[in-house]
Amino acid sequence: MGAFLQTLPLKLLLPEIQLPDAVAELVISSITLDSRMATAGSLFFAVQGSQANGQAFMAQAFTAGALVALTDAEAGVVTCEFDHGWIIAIPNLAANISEIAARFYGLPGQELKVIGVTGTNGKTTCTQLLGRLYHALGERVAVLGTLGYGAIGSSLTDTGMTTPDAVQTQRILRDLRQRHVRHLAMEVSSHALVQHRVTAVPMQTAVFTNLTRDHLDFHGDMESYGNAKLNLFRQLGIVRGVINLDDPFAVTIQNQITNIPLITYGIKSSGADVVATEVNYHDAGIQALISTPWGKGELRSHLLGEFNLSNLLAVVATACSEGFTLVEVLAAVATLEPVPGRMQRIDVKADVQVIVDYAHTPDALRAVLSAARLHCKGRLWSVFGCGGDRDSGKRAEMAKISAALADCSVVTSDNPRTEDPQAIIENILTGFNPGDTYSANPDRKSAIGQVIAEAKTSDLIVLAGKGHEDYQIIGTTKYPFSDIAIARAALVQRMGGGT
Ligand SMILES: CC(=O)N[C@H]1[C@@H](OP(=O)(O)OP(=O)(O)OC[C@H]2O[C@@H](n3ccc(=O)[nH]c3=O)[C@H](O)[C@@H]2O)O[C@H](CO)[C@@H](O)[C@@H]1O[C@H](C)C(=O)N[C@@H](C)C(=O)N[C@H](CCC(=O)O)C(=O)O
Ligand SMILES: Nc1ncnc2c1ncn2[C@@H]1O[C@H](COP(=O)(O)OP(=O)(O)OP(=O)(O)O)[C@@H](O)[C@H]1O
Repeated sequence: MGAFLQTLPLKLLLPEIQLPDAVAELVISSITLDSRMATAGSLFFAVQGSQANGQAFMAQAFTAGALVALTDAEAGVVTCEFDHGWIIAIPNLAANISEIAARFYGLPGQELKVIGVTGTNGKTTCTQLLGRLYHALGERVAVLGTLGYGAIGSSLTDTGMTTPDAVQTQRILRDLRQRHVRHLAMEVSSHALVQHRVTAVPMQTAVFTNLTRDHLDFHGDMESYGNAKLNLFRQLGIVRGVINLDDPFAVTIQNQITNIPLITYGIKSSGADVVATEVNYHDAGIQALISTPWGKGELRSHLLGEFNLSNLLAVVATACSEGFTLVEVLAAVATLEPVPGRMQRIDVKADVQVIVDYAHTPDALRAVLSAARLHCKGRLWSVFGCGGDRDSGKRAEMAKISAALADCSVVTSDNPRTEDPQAIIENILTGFNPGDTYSANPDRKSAIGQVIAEAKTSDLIVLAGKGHEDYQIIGTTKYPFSDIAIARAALVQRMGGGT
């Protein structure tokens, strides 16, 4: 990210607070949520986290040169001198960080047309497709999400998050503005909505893909999870929503969000505004007729599977509602390639096919196996695992789905983190019945190699869970690991090419 040399007096960051003159004129040269990033002239947000209270790190921030620490207060505002810096208490600090950060970075969101995409699955796919579509339509567009951020056409910068924290998000918006980006398609995770990471990001269009079981370790129950998603439709500056009518949660959105137009899309819902009919899933992709408020047309795509048709409908509905014509949108859709690690067919000519996909939730596994079945002439293999230190309720459920939809299931590791990999596998195995065809191997590389060696001609192997990820987290260490590279090597070896 380019150097940002702007400095601002504190009074411009906290205009609603009466500050003593000496404090009001303090010149702030950087802002941060992490004391370890504080430098001379910093403002440090000392917030309560899930593990620690940022107030414990104020001394560290001041030692590093921070001038001010903002803390939370039940009511009222107090300021007091502390060692070498000032502590200013602000009611509901967490909810205000985004706006303070926006001020510091020059309100970058006001000059961007932002599309926010939320949903359990499909955020990355939709934002990437939107980015590429707008690029194909001649717009200066960027993406921000699990794959990183950056203008389409340049390489993406990783943030380690789907939606970065409130400060980093505003810094990224400013960076994109400096690169003359006009549109941004960003993923908005439910964590981000709960933690106010995007509060001061004005959004023109909010897209909802679906709501299925995930992240219950964080949200507690499905109702709280759904409520988090609803907040995207109450976002600053919101003009319209685009929602998937095939998902039952769409009705809740329609009932709760009545102040903006909601454009609906669907494959199964004939009453949707944007609807696909006469769908043909063939070897090279999808073909369908689509009917929209902007006219009818034929959709052709290289993407695979029903859920990708759903994602494409979201993209078409968004682009057309933002003013592009259906004809130009459908022409651009036909040029879109699969998103890395999402239904990505491994490009080695072989007698078996391997698809790498990021499906790591029960619903995504169901979707990817159903989609793959349409393209499979032999047996369908499903290789999957479940992450450690995360929602364990989905483990047995994923085994049931794999057993129901694939011919052979292979259970392996997928970021076991600090849990015992074998214990996670044992949890997953409880979902199989005695008649199911399954095996287990905690070593993911060896599991993939074994399946690719054992598969028979015309079989199709789905490697689910890691997608584009280039690591495996075991304990607290990230080891280099790529399903794509391992599958390529194993396919080459199968075809007699050696590795
Ligand atoms: C559960 C969760 O969301 N945690 C986020 C949260 O951390 P936390 O509340 O645990 O922070 P903490 O460790 O208690 O520390 C409290 C505060 O003290 C600060 N601190 C801490 C240590 C120190 O030495 N100095 C210091 O200043 C921290 O920066 C923090 O502000 O606030 C941090 C700073 O903003 C985030 O980095 C962190 O995300 C962690 C890394 C994370 O993994 N989050 C995941 C669950 C997440 O948000 N994922 C979603 C995608 C989900 C999906 O769809 O798959 C995402 O949007 O990425
Ligand atoms: N619309 C959809 N409905 C159901 N499953 C989907 C949909 N789109 C993609 N998937 C499946 O979910 C997986 C994750 O897709 P994607 O990365 O686009 O979602 P995401 O919402 O960004 O997920 P995450 O937040 O976990 O990164 C894909 O690999 C695919 O298997």
